[in-house]
Formats: sequence, structure tokens, C-alpha cells
Amino acid sequence: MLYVKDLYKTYMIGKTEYSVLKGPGFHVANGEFVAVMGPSGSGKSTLLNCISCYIPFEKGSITLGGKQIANLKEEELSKIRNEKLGFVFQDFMLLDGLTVRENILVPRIIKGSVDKESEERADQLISLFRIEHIAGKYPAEISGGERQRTAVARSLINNPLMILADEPTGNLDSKSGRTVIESFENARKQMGATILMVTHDSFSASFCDRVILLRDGVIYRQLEKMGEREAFHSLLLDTMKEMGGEQ
Ligand SMILES: Nc1ncnc2c1ncn2[C@@H]1O[C@H](COP(=O)(O)OP(=O)(O)OP(=O)(O)O)[C@@H](O)[C@H]1O
Repeated sequence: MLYVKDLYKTYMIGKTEYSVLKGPGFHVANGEFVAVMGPSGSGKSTLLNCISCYIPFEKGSITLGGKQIANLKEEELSKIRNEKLGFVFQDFMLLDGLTVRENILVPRIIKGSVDKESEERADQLISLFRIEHIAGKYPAEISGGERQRTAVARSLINNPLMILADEPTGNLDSKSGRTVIESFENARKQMGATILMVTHDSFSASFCDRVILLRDGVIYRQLEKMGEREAFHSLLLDTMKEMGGEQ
């Protein structure tokens, strides 16, 4: 599904080069739910932005669904972003003037085709995420958790290869955050979705199959959930402590 190999990304500030990604490499398999964690400044968002085709990188490769994304033209990258990837952001990024149902359909509108199948898929997602009661409401009229569940539904409308989520529970209280993580679990179970999520929250990460821990632009460790979620949560907390840095 996703292969990241020896990825190098440097930012120039004035004449000074700052190396942010120093060769991390990993694989996310079809249907996996994987988190990326690490101290502040370790390069998590930069990594996600490279995979999202938003920023170029200097060295290494990213292969998504068998296609290398470096060297693609902007038009092809836009197509990948809209059709092959689904995005969930910390601040939801819903359009205020559209209802929940219309927001879910936005990637289809961009694609240029809202046909009967689109409408049916939107309704299927609305029912999967139990947001039927708010389908006709506007973002300002619903809770943070409901907004984020709407964003998760929107991310799935084009049946993407992968969902990329950047701090999806960062603006939510723990109860709403839990319902958002449940939506990801549902998407995976019922639709075979593959999810890569950046998070600071070890509780949210403990629902994942695997957690990639990034420190100073390299992979510090990868932890796989072997048994109970609670034990995995404790392991994550201990390893984060061992890693140090500001979380
Ligand atoms: N556009 C940019 N130009 C210059 N430096 C940048 C840019 N974007 C990020 N950085 C720097 O790169 C480093 C890694 O940033 P990044 O946002 O990837 O880290 P992060 O692990 O996601 O951090 P956080 O958990 O605080 O969000 C930081 O030192 C940051 O200041």
C-alpha cells in the first residue's frame, strides 16, 4: 500500500539548512490502522505532508498504491490528493455554507460528478457513522465530535487508498475523541480503509495496530499491538517517556 524509503527533507531558513527528516523508512499494509507519534518538532507533520504530496522532499521515495509520487506533475498530484487520499485535519476543515451531507459530497463535486451512486455512498457513510440526525445541519449547528465524524465520512467518499489524519482528536474532549477513533475503526472494519494518523494522544494511538515513533527525523522504534489495548497504552506511555522531548 504505502512504502516510505530513506526519506530526506530539509528546510532552508535564510542560508541555514535544517534537516527535518533524516531517512525514515516504513510500510503501511492494506487495511492497517497506524499512528505516528513523537516529540514536538520530530518531523511528524512534515512526514505526513510529504506523503500527502503537499511538500517536495530531496531524497528517498514514497510509493502509494504502486505509484511513486516524487516527480509527478502538479495535475497528477492534485488527482492523487482528491481521489486516492482522504484527509482528516485537526480543525475539521468543513465548509460552513454547506450541510453535513453536502460537505461529505465535496470530493465528488471536485471530481465533477455527483451522480446517484455518489448520493448513495454519502448516505451509506452517514449511516455508518451514525450522523443521520445531523445530515441536514450546518457545521456551526453541530458538536466538535460530529464535525470530525463528518470529516471522516468525507475522507471516505472517493474510496481512497489511504486516509491521512493529522491530530484528528486534538481539538476534542476525550469522549468525542473516542467516537472519532471509533469511526476510523468502523471505516477499517466495514470498508477496509487504511489509516495513517499523526497524534500526540497515546490513548487514541492505543487503538491502532502499530505505532511508529519518530524522534529527530528518524524512527526511534515501531511498536505493534500484540494483546490488550490497555497494555499497549501503558507500553506507549513508557516508551514516550523513555524517548523524552516535549510531547
Ligand atoms: N515550512 C517550514 N519552514 C521551516 N521550518 C519548518 C517548516 N515546517 C516545519 N519546520 C520545522 O521542522 C521541524 C519539524 O516540524 P514538524 O511540524 O514536522 O514537527 P512535528 O513533529 O509535527 O511537531 P508538532 O508535534 O509540534 O506539531 C520543526 O523544527 C519545525 O519548526
